[in-house]
This record gives sequence, structure tokens and C-alpha cells, in this order.
Amino acid sequence: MSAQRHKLAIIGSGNWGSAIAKIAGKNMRRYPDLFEEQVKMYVHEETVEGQPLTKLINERHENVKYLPGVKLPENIVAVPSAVEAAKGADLLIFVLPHQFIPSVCQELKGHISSDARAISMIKGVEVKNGNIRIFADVIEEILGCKCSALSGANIANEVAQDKFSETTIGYREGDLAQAEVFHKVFDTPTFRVGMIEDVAGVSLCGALKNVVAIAAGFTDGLGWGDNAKAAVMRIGLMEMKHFAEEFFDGVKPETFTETSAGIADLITTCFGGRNRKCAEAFVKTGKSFETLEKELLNGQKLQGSETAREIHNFLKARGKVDDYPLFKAVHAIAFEGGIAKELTSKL
Ligand SMILES: NC(=O)C1=CN([C@@H]2O[C@H](COP(=O)(O)OP(=O)(O)OC[C@H]3O[C@@H](n4cnc5c(N)ncnc54)[C@H](O)[C@@H]3O)[C@@H](O)[C@H]2O)C=CC1
Ligand SMILES: O=C(CO)COP(=O)(O)O
Repeated sequence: MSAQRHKLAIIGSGNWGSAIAKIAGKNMRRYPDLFEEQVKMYVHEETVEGQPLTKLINERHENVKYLPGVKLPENIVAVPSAVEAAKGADLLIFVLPHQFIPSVCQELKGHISSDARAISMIKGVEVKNGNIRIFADVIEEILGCKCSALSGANIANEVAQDKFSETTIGYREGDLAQAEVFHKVFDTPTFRVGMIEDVAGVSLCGALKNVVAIAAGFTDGLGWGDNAKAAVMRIGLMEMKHFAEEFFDGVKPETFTETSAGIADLITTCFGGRNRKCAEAFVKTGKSFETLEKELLNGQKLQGSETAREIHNFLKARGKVDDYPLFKAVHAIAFEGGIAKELTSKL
């Protein structure tokens, strides 16, 4: 029996990576016939309190830098190498800020099990040479393993405290059985996992809502109130859906309007996320997003400002910038010296 059990690895250990390690670690013990107990978690090594972060995590069972105050199950073992974490694993969770995925996947290339399956929890897109890809596709292409996506209204600190949340797995056509295995990795009474056959839709919701959250943060910085934020969110949702349908095949409209990955994540991020917080500070202080990320996030990474830039570059290459006035305004304010008060003037 034990030879057939799944072995999980977590590639990433930031704020969300650590929260998900808590859930997955517990579920490994909840289903001992299905999963091996020990889970290796890749940690980008750094020195914290004068010691390697991996050592601190393994001694204290807590990611003291990225998820302080939350105990991780003892079957989560931090390792400083992605290759070591993935060794022998047939289930791979990718949960790194999007900018680090290509380099970490290149490191892993040739070192993963031939039967490995992956799931991307990354909220971002790759834009290169005028083309755009979701990270499930990047991972599939570099590593040659099938990859689904998980995204939802999931502020990591709340999930880590077992406050009720839903999330969504987007799976590929014909891959329901594998999605059901990942469902068992993640689902708990307080973290409820829905599933939809739409990897692109789920991934794009996660990436694009971060751009809308920047706009929502601008409205907060301007003191414009809840109606203005709701308007920006409504227009943002329309642009997200339009973008996904224009540039990706097979995206389902209900992913945007009915799943946790869609409307629910847009709401939570525009009210409680890091992108919103930094965008509010951007308007109030005039500091750059790069500076605010350093000053306000203690090593955590902003995804929305970079995604706004990447989406802008992609739309520019396609001659389509004007078709997405909210995305255009966010880019203009964030990177071109545009005036925040003009956020809605062209919507
Ligand atoms: N934090 C949250 O509430 C949620 C985050 N997400 C998404 O999950 C993904 C991962 O986010 P978080 O876990 O929050 O990360 P985070 O924002 O806490 O990022 C910091 C992580 O990046 C690592 N890192 C720094 N430099 C690196 C390098 N050169 N190579 C590899 N790793 C490096 C750090 O060690 C740390 O683990 C992102 O795409 C994010 O949008 C999704 C849902 C919720
Ligand atoms: O994706 C998130 C919540 O679902 C977190 O958003 P932020 O990266 O803006 O904190």
C-alpha cells in the first residue's frame, strides 16, 4: 500500500506558501492511506535572527518571517533546495511570487519524477516577446508535467488562522481524477475547495484581479469612498473577463462570476490585500511601488504592480491598450507619472 501513496512537495514558503503548508501538512495525516506523511518545502534560504530560515522553521515549526505566529505541522520539513524538495515527489505545489518561477523551474528541470503532477497557486502571468502565458503552461512546458491551478479569495493570514474561506481548482480537460487528488490535499472544513474545468480562467482571475486591486487602493488613497471602489471593481471585472476571452481559448464566463477565484477574490483583494495597501500608500506618499514593497511588506512581494506593467506591455505589442481603459489608467498612474485623480476620467 505505502508504495502507491502520493508524495507531496511544496515549492515555495512565503506568506501563502506557509499557510498552504499548514493545510496540506494536516491533510497528509488525515489521509494516511493516500499520502506519505512527510512534506518537503522549498525555502529560498536567507538569514533571519542570525540563523538560516530553514533551521528556524524546522526547530520552531513556524515561518517566523513570512507567517509569524502560526504553527506548522511537524511533518513539514523546510529545505533550501527546490531539487531536494521535489525529489521523489509525484505531487508538486508551486507557490512562489511569479517572477521567480522560470528560474526555479529551470533548476528543477530533469530532476522531477516522471509521474509528477503539478498545481500552480501563482497569481501572475508571464509576458515575453509580445506573448502571454499562464504559469500552469510555463510549468508544463519547462518540466513536462501536467499542471492545474488553484486560486481563490484567500488572504493567507486568514486562511492560516482557520477562518472560513473557499478556493477554486481549475483543471484541464480530462484531468478530473488528478484534480480530485489535489482536492484531498487542500480541502478542509474551513478551506473549501471547488473545482472547474478551466485552468486559464482560474489563473487569469488570480493574476488580473491584482491590477484591479491597485486601482481599488488608489481610490482608498484618494479618499473616494466605497461607491467609487465598487465602480472600479465592476469595471475591472469586465476588463478581466474581456481580456481572458480575447487572448485565451476555452475560458468560461462563470469562472469570473461564480467561483471563489473570480468575483470573490476580486472583493477580498480590493479590501484586504497587499496590493490595495501599497496602492493606497502610493497615492498618499508619492513613493514608488518598489520602495513601498520594501518598506511595508517585510520581504513579501507585490504582484499587482508588475502584472500591470506586464499586461500593459502585452497590450501595447498587440495595439490594444485603449480597449482596456482601467488597466491603462493603472499603468499610467503607477509608472508614467499619471495623476491618481484621473483614474476614472477615461472609464
Ligand atoms: N499572500 C497571500 O495572501 C496570497 C498569495 N498568493 C500568491 O501566491 C504566490 C506566492 O505568494 P506568497 O507565498 O505570499 O509569497 P510572498 O509574497 O510572501 O513572497 C516572498 C517569498 O519569495 C521568496 N523569494 C524571495 N526571493 C526569491 C528568489 N530569488 N527565488 C525564489 N524565491 C524567492 C521568499 O523567500 C519568500 O518565500 C504569489 O503569486 C501570490 O500572489 C495567492 C493567494 C494568497
Ligand atoms: O491573492 C490574495 C488574496 O486572495 C492576496 O492578495 P495580495 O497579494 O494583494 O495580498
